[in-house]
Amino acid sequence: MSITLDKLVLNQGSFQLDADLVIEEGHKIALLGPSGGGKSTLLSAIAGFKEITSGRILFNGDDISTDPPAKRPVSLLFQDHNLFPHLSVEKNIGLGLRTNLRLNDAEKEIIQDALRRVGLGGHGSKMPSEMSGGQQQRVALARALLRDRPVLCLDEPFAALGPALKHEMLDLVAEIVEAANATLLMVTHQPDDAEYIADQTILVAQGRAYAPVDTTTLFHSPPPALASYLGTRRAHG
Ligand SMILES: Nc1ncnc2c1ncn2[C@@H]1O[C@H](COP(=O)(O)OP(=O)(O)OP(=O)(O)O)[C@@H](O)[C@H]1O
Repeated sequence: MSITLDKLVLNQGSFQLDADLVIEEGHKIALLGPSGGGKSTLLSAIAGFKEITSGRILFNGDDISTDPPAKRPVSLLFQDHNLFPHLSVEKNIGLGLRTNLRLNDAEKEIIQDALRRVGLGGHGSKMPSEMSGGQQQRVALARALLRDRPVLCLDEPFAALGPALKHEMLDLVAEIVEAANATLLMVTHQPDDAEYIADQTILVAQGRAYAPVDTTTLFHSPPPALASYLGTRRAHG
């Protein structure tokens, strides 16, 4: 699914973000930029949780700017608070299949399989409060992947994970996104993660979301706004 941000303006208090760009179908996109730069605000607007000030958001050319979140073909994983605290892990995941949680045996097996895929087999009956932050994010990821929407938005999903597990999760996301030909938008503060998973990167800085650029090219010759974000290691590397 292609996403067009047509002269989009978003406001959050006194903060303003402008975006005028096109994301072509099937790309894996990293959103990179300084803290407070507007990355979460942009994902929230795409998923429908944040009202836009002006401009339009188009999915495959259709204006969906005023559609409520449930009507959009988008799954959004927030930075935290993704799980319902009163529901077990497997019920939280089950919501990705059926919002009324009336699950048949085949669906229950799909949930157990999703748990295994995020490395949490056997944890289904636990409550979210019994899981670590990184485990909770993986539960939320399992649910987002089961929802199988054409656009998957992840907001710093793996910040709490060590390198090996993080790469496993990035591989899982890439595999599922590629199989579904979905479009991935993933916020990260780790340039290495962007290079690992994303063929294109959107820089969000100085009040603007810049058009997607080939990730390798971007890191090879970073524009000034990216160079100052990355610091000396890459700016001169
Ligand atoms: N609840 C809020 N009320 C008012 N202004 C806010 C609020 N949340 C965010 N902002 C403003 O919106 C701007 C963008 O915030 P946003 O969370 O989108 O940035 P971000 O790039 O995702 O940051 P981070 O990398 O730290 O998560 C911030 O600089 C801040 O000025």
